[in-house]
Amino acid sequence: MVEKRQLKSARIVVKVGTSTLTHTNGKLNLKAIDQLCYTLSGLVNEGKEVILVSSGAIGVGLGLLGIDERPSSIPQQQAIAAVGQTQLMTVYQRRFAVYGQKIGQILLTHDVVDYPTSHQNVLNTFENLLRLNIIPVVNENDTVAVDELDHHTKFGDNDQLSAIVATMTDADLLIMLSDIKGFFDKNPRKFNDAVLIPSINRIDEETFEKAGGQGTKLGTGGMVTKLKAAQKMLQANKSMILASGENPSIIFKLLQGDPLGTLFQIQK
Ligand SMILES: Nc1ncnc2c1ncn2[C@@H]1O[C@H](COP(=O)(O)OP(=O)(O)O)[C@@H](O)[C@H]1O
Ligand SMILES: N[C@@H](CCC(=O)OP(=O)(O)O)C(=O)O
Repeated sequence: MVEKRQLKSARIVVKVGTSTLTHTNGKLNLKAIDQLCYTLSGLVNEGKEVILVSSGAIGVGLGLLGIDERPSSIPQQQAIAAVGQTQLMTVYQRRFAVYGQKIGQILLTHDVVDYPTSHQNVLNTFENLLRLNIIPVVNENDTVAVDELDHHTKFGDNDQLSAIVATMTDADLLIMLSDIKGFFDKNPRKFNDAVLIPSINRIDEETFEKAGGQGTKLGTGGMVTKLKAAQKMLQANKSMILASGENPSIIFKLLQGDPLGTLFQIQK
């Protein structure tokens, strides 16, 4: 019999990437979005506290505006994100409503880490939403988050943002859904013989050497930022699972301890 994982999961953060939420043709992946909303609503009904960190503003905006390539100009990206974020939240709100689940939008800049008062204000919002069984849906505030010489407001990517959200809200577990089944000993998109690593209890230079290649064209992450997120979680003595977002209902299995994807956890 396969051994089950031991996980704490009273409060969880789920991060979904652009590649989970959209097809490569730019259209919304309705199956994935529906399953995600169904699953997270189911977890709240079970009594869990759930936070969703969702990318997709730029990807969805590009699809909606019929633009094929992500422009390199930052103001253009910001305009596209402004359109896409609204659409993304509309889709989430409609889909979550089918399951009787309420959501609230939280858009963050790095200031919430740097300024104690902002930090506390955001925490208060999270706590009050969770107390009301509302799922906070978090993204970087792409309109505001542009780094200047003397003021850094960007998280840069939602992988690390999700780990920051998980540690600041003292969540037990971060589940990161991606376009890949987990962390492999080398990039499986380049090497056919890449092998999935089921669990990792420490991240060092050797681990980073296994992460090769860019992420998808609409997202910003790639594997390096996922490892950096896992590193933040381990440093806070918290766990992270990286798993495939193809069927987001996989979260039910992950929480039952099924050994899918890669578990990052300090050895007990
Ligand atoms: N060692 C590795 N194991 C798994 N994936 C890897 C590895 N190294 C690089 N990658 C790449 O990282 C990608 C996942 O990152 P990304 O496309 O940014 O996902 P998301 O949009 O979900 O954030 C994989 O599709 C793969 O191409
Ligand atoms: N704030 C951006 C996040 C981009 C991002 O990190 O994307 P991904 O690598 O798919 O998680 C957006 O919503 O498009």
